[in-house]
Amino acid sequence: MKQSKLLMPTLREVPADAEVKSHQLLLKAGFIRPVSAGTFSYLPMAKRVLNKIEQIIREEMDRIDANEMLVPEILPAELWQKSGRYTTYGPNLYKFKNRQDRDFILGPTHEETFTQLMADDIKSYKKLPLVVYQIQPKFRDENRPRFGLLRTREFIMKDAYSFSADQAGLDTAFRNMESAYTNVFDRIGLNYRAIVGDAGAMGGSDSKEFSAPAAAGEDIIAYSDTTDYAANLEMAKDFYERQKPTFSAEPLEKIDTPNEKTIEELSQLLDVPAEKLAKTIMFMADGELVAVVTTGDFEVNDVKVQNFLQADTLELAEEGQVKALIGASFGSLGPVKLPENVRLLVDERAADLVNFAAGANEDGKHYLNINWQRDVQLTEENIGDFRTAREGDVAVDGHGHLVFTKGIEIGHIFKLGTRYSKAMGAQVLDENGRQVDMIMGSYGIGVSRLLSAIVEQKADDDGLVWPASVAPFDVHIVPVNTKDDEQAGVASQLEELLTKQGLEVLIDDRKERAGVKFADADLIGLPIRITVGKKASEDVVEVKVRASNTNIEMRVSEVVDSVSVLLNGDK
Ligand SMILES: O=C(C[C@@H]1CCCCN1)Cn1cnc2cc(Cl)c(F)cc2c1=O
Ligand SMILES: [Mg+2]
Repeated sequence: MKQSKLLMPTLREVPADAEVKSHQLLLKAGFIRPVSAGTFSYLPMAKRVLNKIEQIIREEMDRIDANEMLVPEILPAELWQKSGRYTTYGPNLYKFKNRQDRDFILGPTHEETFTQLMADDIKSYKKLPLVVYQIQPKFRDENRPRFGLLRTREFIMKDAYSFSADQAGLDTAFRNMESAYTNVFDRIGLNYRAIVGDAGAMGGSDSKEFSAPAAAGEDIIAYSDTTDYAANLEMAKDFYERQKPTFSAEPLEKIDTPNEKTIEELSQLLDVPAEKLAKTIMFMADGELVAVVTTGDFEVNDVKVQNFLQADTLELAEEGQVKALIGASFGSLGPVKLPENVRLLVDERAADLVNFAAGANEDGKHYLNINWQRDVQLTEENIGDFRTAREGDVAVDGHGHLVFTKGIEIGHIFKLGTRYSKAMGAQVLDENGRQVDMIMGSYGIGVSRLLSAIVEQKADDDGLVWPASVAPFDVHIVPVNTKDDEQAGVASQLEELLTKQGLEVLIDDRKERAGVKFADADLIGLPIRITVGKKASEDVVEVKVRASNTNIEMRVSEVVDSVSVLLNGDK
């Protein structure tokens, strides 16, 4: 391809609102352009990378007998009313009316769509297991789209769904999908970890996320420094064994604490360490007030609370709500004398506190020497892990300590079970002639997000660096002086030879100064650059491997073989 014919509007400067490297470089190199907050055009060079990524995904999906198909992006509200998600997903769900005033949504994901299809057409276990997938734009009206392609309101996802007649079929589909994902990410050349993920509102059991370590990642990943335990911080667990402390119960005492609101202030006043104090945080879970108690040295983990409650919505309670329902403000809350209708959840570390202090649910008052059972009824089903693990804690498997790193979620796979097949009526007759709900899994890869993840991990100070497996072109030929016929001759001869080898070649035929050509070549980051300069008269050109920034001079006759070797090493 001649660069003079290519739409690739490079920029000298980068817009100030681009905060992360991938956003800056994809804009600067003319790969993407914003259309509205959170929506982007993929210009030809980005589209070429997307095509390569999608091709790798297709090959790996086909390898595990997944069927590619494509469902509509506009969906009738009825589909999502059947699953109940039409109301539970709030403002992120794009809703609109058509010309007959009928309610529709823009699909953010498609469990309902595919399950309804199976419910309509698959009636016997003999037709299962089935795995279907698509590569399609998804729509989520994110409150704060940012970081370029990392968090957008429209993005390209590969979403797959598996349907089985029994649990074993789901386990197999999940295992196959996990191995297909490792092939995809290995072939792309990303480094990543499979980690424990939040199955959350998907109503399933376990889920795995694939996280690509990167400074721009929005997720915090906690992993053990000695074992292969790794989890999204939303799910990460530190090690704790319940104690059965022997103690003498001190009498409950109420004290004035006019100025003590925070754990630190209370710890100072009582000269008691934070881990011996109780922290009480109030939530609204599906409209009900819930009090969660942890020891003062931990934060409450809202994802763990929401999963424990299997609540559709969970948010921090407003102080006004708490004042109205409990009669006290933040900083004076505690587990003693909570109103009957407030659910109490106690973290296991807090459940082992004895003679501990907490707010008295009266402004400016705290209790000392609280003991469970005497002062507050506490049963095992109210006790769980509701805390956010901390860096340095012993990992849940009792070995190693937790280390934190930022990660980009590039994939997420779920064992869903029957939540959607029940809702949509997707049953099959099993071998005993009984109607059974299909058992489902759903599996996503953030295809457009992968563009940014690759840039975040591979780019350098000079610009983008594309792995050969997904590069927009394989080879960049840069004739230094286009007025020099000899150089132009060697350049087009090389283009012809390399193209005959099946390589994709971009030739910089622009009438630009050498410096501009070299800077642009470094910026767009094709894996191999061949500079055709003065030495062309001696039949010598310079080959640059972009990833390692190494330059090799060689004879024109050697180029084709060595370039193929250099590229295949990377593919
Ligand atoms: O998408 C998933 C689960 C899997 C991921 C793999 C591929 C199939 N879906 C989770 N999720 C995330 N954000 C959402 C946002 C909105 Cl607005 C929504 F309505 C639904 C969802 C939603 O369901
Ligand atoms: Mg996810």
